[in-house]
Amino acid sequence: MNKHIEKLYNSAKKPSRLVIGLMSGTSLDGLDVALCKIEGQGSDTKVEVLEFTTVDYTQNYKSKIKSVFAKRQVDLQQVTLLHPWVGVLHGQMVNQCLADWGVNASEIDAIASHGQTIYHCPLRQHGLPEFGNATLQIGDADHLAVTTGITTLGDFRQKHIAAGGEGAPLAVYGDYLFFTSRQENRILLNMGGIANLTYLPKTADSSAVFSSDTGPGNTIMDAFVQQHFAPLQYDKDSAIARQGTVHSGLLSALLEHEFFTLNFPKTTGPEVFNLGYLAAAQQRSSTQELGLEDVLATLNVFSATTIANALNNAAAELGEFNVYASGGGIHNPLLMEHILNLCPRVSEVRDTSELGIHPDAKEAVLFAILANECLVGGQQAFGNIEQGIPNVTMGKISFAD
Ligand SMILES: Nc1ncnc2c1ncn2[C@@H]1O[C@H](COP(=O)(O)OP(=O)(O)OP(=O)(O)O)[C@@H](O)[C@H]1O
Ligand SMILES: CC(=O)N[C@H]1[C@@H]2OC[C@@H](O2)[C@@H](O)[C@@H]1O[C@H](C)C(=O)O
Repeated sequence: MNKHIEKLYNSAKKPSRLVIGLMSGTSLDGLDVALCKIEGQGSDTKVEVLEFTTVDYTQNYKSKIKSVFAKRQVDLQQVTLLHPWVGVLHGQMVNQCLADWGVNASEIDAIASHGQTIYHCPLRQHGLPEFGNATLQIGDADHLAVTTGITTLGDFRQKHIAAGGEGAPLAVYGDYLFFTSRQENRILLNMGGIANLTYLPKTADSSAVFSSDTGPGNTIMDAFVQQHFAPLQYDKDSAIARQGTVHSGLLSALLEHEFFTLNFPKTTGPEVFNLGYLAAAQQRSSTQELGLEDVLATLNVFSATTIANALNNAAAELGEFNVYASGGGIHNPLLMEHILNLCPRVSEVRDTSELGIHPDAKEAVLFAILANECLVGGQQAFGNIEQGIPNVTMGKISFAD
């Protein structure tokens, strides 16, 4: 037996495993690194987050990724160069984290690497009948494995698409296994660059679970701040948006997109919701001369409205439920205030730390859970394709040598 297969087999038989989950999202702020101790599999999964950190990206890294990020036309050589380059850099970041934590690479069973999405285009977005759903993540897992000496699982989204999904949201799998409660209906809300939600009924009936992107979270706000308020990267504590006034005409124009009228499940990305989208809405509403603060105030309420509408729609047929939020959007107080004002049935938005996972770490932990399922799970049928949740094992396995 190949020594790597044997080692994985032994890892899979252990009562618990150490898995490092890595997430690099659409905000391009940094690499989230979560060292997780995972016991069991399926709905018996137990996770302890031993360490968590976000390794900030350098300006050089951000500008290189931005040269190809969410763009229809790119330099194909640049994409080809970035694929291994990101894998090596993410590997070096993991090595640095391990050194900082005083953990030896040989103690780690696996890395679960999301990579960096550079383009996401479900069929309903590209509309080309010859092609299906598609998404592309770079940061090759072989390079991570060789750089760290640790078996790495990567490229999780392709299996989801191969089995009929849109390649996202994948959080639903971990949400279901880890956050389902017999005591309360839960909606898990993640507000990163793009926002998404997962509904978890207290019946724990996996066929009733659903998940969907809701539209922009921070992505257009961030891009606008980076363009007009550099070197700021985002509207820290809503300081700029609070100085502005919401423009109802621009808000209505921003809300005019077919995506918001489609039923769940659906996915999107900064390929759609970007500064070009804002410019088109400003043109339609004749608000090109609007003050920068007013535009940001309007973008803030735009994200909040689409998130709140999705929450209200998801909850329409439900009894009592509680909302648990995660992602950087929870740190934007104005966004949170608007969401509460627009959701009469939600009296408070809690965060996932109340459920044992720090909200900034949640997505990285979820990929660690997906890797654990690939290694030891797969025994419990979960999902239903009508809700965009195919019942599949995800992740490709890369060995270190
Ligand atoms: N103090 C703060 N005030 C306002 N916004 C904040 C604050 N802290 C973080 N954010 C927002 O959170 C963003 C980062 O969120 P997060 O790390 O969840 O994104 P991501 O994981 O890249 O996104 P995605 O889930 O779409 O992949 C920042 O770019 C910023 O917009
Ligand atoms: C294609 C892609 O990278 N999508 C991300 C993005 O960021 C948030 C939202 O859009 C979500 O659908 C997804 O990530 C999370 C981790 C997911 O798959 O659940």
